[in-house]
Amino acid sequence: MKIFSAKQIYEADKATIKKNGISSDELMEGVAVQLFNWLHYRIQGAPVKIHLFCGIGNNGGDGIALSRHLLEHGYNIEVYVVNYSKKRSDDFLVNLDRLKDRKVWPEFLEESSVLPEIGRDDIVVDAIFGIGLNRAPDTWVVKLFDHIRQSEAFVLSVDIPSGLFTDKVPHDENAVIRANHTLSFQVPKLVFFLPETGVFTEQWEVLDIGIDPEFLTNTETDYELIGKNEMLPVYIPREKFSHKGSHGHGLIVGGSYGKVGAVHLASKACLYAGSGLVTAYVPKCGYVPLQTNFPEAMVITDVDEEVISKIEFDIDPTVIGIGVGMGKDKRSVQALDDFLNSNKKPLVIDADALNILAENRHLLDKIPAQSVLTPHPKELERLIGTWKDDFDKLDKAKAFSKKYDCVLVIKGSHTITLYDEKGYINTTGNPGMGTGGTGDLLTGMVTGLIAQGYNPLNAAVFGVYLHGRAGDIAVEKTGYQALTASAVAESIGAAFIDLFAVPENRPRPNENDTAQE
Ligand SMILES: NC(=O)C1=CN([C@@H]2O[C@H](COP(=O)(O)OP(=O)(O)OC[C@H]3O[C@@H](n4cnc5c(N)ncnc54)[C@H](O)[C@@H]3O)[C@@H](O)[C@H]2O)[C@H](O)CC1
Ligand SMILES: [K+]
Repeated sequence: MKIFSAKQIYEADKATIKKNGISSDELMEGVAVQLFNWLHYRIQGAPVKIHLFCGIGNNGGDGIALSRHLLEHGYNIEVYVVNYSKKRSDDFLVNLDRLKDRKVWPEFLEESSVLPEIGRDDIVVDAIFGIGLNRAPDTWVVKLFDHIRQSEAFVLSVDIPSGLFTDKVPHDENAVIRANHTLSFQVPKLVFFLPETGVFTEQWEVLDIGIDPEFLTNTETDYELIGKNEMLPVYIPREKFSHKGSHGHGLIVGGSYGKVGAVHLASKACLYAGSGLVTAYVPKCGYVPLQTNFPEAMVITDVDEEVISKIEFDIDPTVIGIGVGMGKDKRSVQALDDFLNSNKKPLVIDADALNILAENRHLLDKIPAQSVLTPHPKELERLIGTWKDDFDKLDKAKAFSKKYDCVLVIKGSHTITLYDEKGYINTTGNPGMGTGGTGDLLTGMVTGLIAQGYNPLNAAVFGVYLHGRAGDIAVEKTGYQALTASAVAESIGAAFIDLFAVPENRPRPNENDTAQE
């Protein structure tokens, strides 16, 4: 699913209005019907008190129009206009008049107003600011946000939590509404997926408000959200007459005394992701454990007992995953340097190999084009330097990816893969996966996918998706706390099978229920 900027959303509105021959007011009415259906389906006419806080722009207009539908269905509503500016939008005014025609006069809240009482069991609809926010809200509005927060009522935000910008991190975390749920129009917003701004909404959901499909298809975006639908076309089917030689040969280089398990996990994931063959290149101390515990892998040993000291082999791998469990011994730094001087194979670079690159920056110039780098936040910082906030991090990461022509995988709760100025935001995975060894699996999976013929970008995006999906499948049996990398590895096969699973046929709210009933 594409993630549009605020500017693109305004363009999408215009394109839809023109193409469908409708007015902006009609578009807003469609939005209000969708919002109403969502709420009505869930609360089913219950007499719960609903407080609707509406701004004076189109986000407020959505809230006012929703109020009318709730009123017409007998809901217990209280409507407030948060009167932060005199510049009211036309569609807000049209809907305010319609509400007044029905004898509802909202309470206008100003700086000096006494704030309304909100019960813990009430519902708050937040339609104060939408994507039009262009400066921090005034102090008195921030006080209102705080008042809503203190109430502990359920907060439903319309389009985006009020106070949250679409393209920057707010200076004051109290100047943003804390939403329990956000109903975002047509497309999710980038800020839902970044660590510093994603915290403002517990859940989000997209409402289809009928934006012109042609516009959605033809508009290029800087970011894309990656789920099953995006990954299915990327999948390369197995051919009937293929054999192990057709599926590539992944080589995993790494390990050091006490950290051979990392290579074991990465090699296993490489094979489970579909590589025809896998070879592990480890210090001598890794030979027995790998041969004993992982018979499918071939093993080549370094001349050194405990560290990687020379990376030389007489096999012809398709791709090399390097760095897991490797450590930063002087001999390993030299080995990596020598290896990069002669290597022509595609690389997936992780862990200590990344740290070595960060500390010996001249080596970065030697990595092959389209190498995949998979840093966790600390490794990323060593590579790109510190950042002011999440947006600055993305800018610096994009610049790095461009400079070194590499696919940069920024690992996190929503892992973002960057290449060629574009970001791919992952939707799978869970907090149980924050445990030792899961990163090694990802390195192995991306290596295994490249071995089979996926291009490095697709391998990275698909690998991240499958890795998270395997974690989601595994966690159902183990719970977050007991989830291990080995359990995730054992679910990689199920993650592939799940790609083709038909979703359960659940009735959608809008099919059963409409506002016009
Ligand atoms: N395609 C869609 O997604 C549609 C979205 N809709 C809704 O429209 C809003 C955006 O509406 P807009 O009028 O442009 O902006 P806001 O309501 O967010 O803001 C109102 C207005 O306030 C001014 N302003 C901005 N910041 C401040 C501030 N700190 N203090 C005071 N005033 C401020 C600014 O001039 C804004 O214009 C979108 O989120 C959806 O809810 C449409 O309903 C239909 C299609
Ligand atoms: K809002």
